[in-house]
Amino acid sequence: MGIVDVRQPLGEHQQQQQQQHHRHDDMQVLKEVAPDLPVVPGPLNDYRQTASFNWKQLRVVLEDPEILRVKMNLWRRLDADPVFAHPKVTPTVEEQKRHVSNQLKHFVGKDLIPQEVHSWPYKNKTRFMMAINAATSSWNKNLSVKWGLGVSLFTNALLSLGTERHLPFYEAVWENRFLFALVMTEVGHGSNTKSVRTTATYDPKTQEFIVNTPDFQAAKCWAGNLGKTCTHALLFAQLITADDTCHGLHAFLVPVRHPETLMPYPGVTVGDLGEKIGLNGIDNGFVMFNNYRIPRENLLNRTGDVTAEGEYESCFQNPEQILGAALENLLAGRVAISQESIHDLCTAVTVSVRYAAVRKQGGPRNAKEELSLLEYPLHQWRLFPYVAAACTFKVFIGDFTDQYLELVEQSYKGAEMKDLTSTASEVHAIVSAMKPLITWTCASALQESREACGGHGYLRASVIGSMRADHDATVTYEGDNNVLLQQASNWIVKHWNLAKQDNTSAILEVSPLGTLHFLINGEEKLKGRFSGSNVGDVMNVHFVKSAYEWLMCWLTQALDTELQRLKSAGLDRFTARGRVHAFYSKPLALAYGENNVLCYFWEKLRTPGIPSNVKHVMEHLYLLFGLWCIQRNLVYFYRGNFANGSQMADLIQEACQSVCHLLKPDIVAVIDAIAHPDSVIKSILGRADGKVYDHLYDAYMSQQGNMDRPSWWKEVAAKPQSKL
Ligand SMILES: Cc1cc2nc3c(=O)[nH]c(=O)nc-3n(C[C@H](O)[C@H](O)[C@H](O)COP(=O)(O)OP(=O)(O)OC[C@H]3O[C@@H](n4cnc5c(N)ncnc54)[C@H](O)[C@@H]3O)c2cc1C
Repeated sequence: MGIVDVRQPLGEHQQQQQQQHHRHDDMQVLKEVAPDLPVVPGPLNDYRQTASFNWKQLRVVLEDPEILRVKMNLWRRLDADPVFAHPKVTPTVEEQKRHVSNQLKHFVGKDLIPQEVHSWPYKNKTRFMMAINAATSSWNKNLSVKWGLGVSLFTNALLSLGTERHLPFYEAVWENRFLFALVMTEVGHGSNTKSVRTTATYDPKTQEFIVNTPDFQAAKCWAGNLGKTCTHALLFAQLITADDTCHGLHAFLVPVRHPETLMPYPGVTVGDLGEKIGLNGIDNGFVMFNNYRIPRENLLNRTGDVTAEGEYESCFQNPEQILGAALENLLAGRVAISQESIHDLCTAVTVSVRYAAVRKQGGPRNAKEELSLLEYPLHQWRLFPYVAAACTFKVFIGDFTDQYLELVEQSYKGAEMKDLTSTASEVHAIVSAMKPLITWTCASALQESREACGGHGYLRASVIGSMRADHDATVTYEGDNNVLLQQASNWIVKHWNLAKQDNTSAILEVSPLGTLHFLINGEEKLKGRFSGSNVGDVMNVHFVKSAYEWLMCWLTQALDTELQRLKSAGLDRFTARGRVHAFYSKPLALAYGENNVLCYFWEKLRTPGIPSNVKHVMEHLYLLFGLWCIQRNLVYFYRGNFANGSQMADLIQEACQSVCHLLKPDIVAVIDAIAHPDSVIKSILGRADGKVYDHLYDAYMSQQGNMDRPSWWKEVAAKPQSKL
């Protein structure tokens, strides 16, 4: 066990919030979650000296110290264990899979997740698991994906979709005997899950389901762990009863390989998809079933069951629990992916900003010294908005996750359905906008950071390249980003009529979490016009807040108007929706995601007890993220007549540069507040000591064989000249 016990239960959120006010000054807490950084003379240290606030205090405002504690302790334990060490050169694909599979075995068996966690209340348990997952993902994304699919997400799904009879599977997974794959996608169907074609037909004579893959397009594919290592599939298939009635998609526990030999069972054709463009430690696979029989009890039967005689029964006596199950399954994975992506975003900017502080390049004629890249306004504009995004996302995901888990817990406890239904729809919309916003922002931050580190950023040892490749899949799996955005915008636009009717109480009712409150007095808000005349008029948090409210109303109204126009022109609902996606729905859903981030951060800023200098830098981060988003959405402010002429665009541009300039003395300390430890980041360019050139030297010199003459030198060397 490390210095801090990861196993200590997490406190109730309210208690934590109260305590959090005092955490900024609690030296013991700060020591645990924000250990001192090395003091090494040099540019990075110089920039640290210019900070106007204590980075440790910012760290515990941006993230719950309880969660930080769990992560820090896990990282210490992984760092101390050679099994989790990172290879120095990229192993073969096969070796990567072997390495990660061994790590997983060790991870599950290592008591990192203590027994008692399983008996904690849902919310505490899931917060803990999510913290472990995000921390593991920063250590090795392959490991966290493998663990998530095979163990933690699976067991969560099992608890919410299954019943007591499935508990032995739960135990077997935690005891390292079974490993699962979550098997939904087929060769011919991904986003449109309702149309998957694998069948599970009930046979009352033998009381079994017969699982069948009708043709290659119905072969299951892409599932992680399926390729080489899983023993079981959590399979989604169309349930058919003996009278040939199809009851829709249901989940089944399907044995795939013998746990002791890993040989597939007869009737199962299973294999690996081969090399991918990232995440090669995961064995993504395909599977086809040929009239393969499984026991009736392997149906996860919380929401629907089949009697021994073959009658289908729906279990809708308990709607709250069904709601909880549905929410849990659809959304927990997307919340976890967003948390992991924010971790990656933090690492991307940690590397590029620390490097920019140390790296000197060019400068004015006759200057004694070259300038750090950090001094260039272009470099600031390229990187600082991503730092602001990382900080605002961190606050948003922490507070939103708590609300989400609270909702699921309430639904399990059987709380009032009416309120929960509205909250469930709202949570679904929030997540459908949040995952695309966060994963795409992280993807572009990784690219920008790679470029901002120049040629050295292209070195494997910079780590940005492998992160970029491994992160890439997050925009596709657990719901393709573009498809998810359609779901968010559909939910928003259907409430525009409430704004038109000025029906505040109905808006409050459909949006218990407040993300549609911009609709209150929506039509009135749309009459707003830009009246700023100097940079101070846009460089304030109130401007950002009200500009975003106007933007949200305009985008919602514009989508509604366009949909009505297309419908009046005779288009059916499906076709009309398809037409509006590119220019109306997508910008609306993304702006909704941004607005939610701004609103949650705004609330955090109002939390009593935040030290004033910490609050001050947080206001700058809020401003920068908000202005950055406004700048990207400027076209809508002009289309909707909020602004005319060049004034608004000019002032926003000036404000963006000014906030970057204001943030410059603080930026290295902001990075310190969100940076993971060096052992987690593993980048020679982003270490806390700022000794970039020393680490580069070591990297050049320690690369095995890099100064040896190649064994194939004779093939390419000039042939000896004849002396004649
Ligand atoms: C690394 C990785 C791991 C994965 N792990 C798993 C796993 O463990 N289990 C599992 O079951 N699956 C897994 N998947 C599969 C993943 O869930 C699917 O790839 C994803 O759901 C998208 O489906 P698809 O690939 O069929 O794309 P499609 O649905 O065919 O989409 C292709 C493109 O068309 C667009 N598109 C689709 N529908 C529409 C529409 N209605 N309107 C407009 N545009 C549309 C999408 O935006 C996308 O860009 C994994 C995928 C990857 C890459």
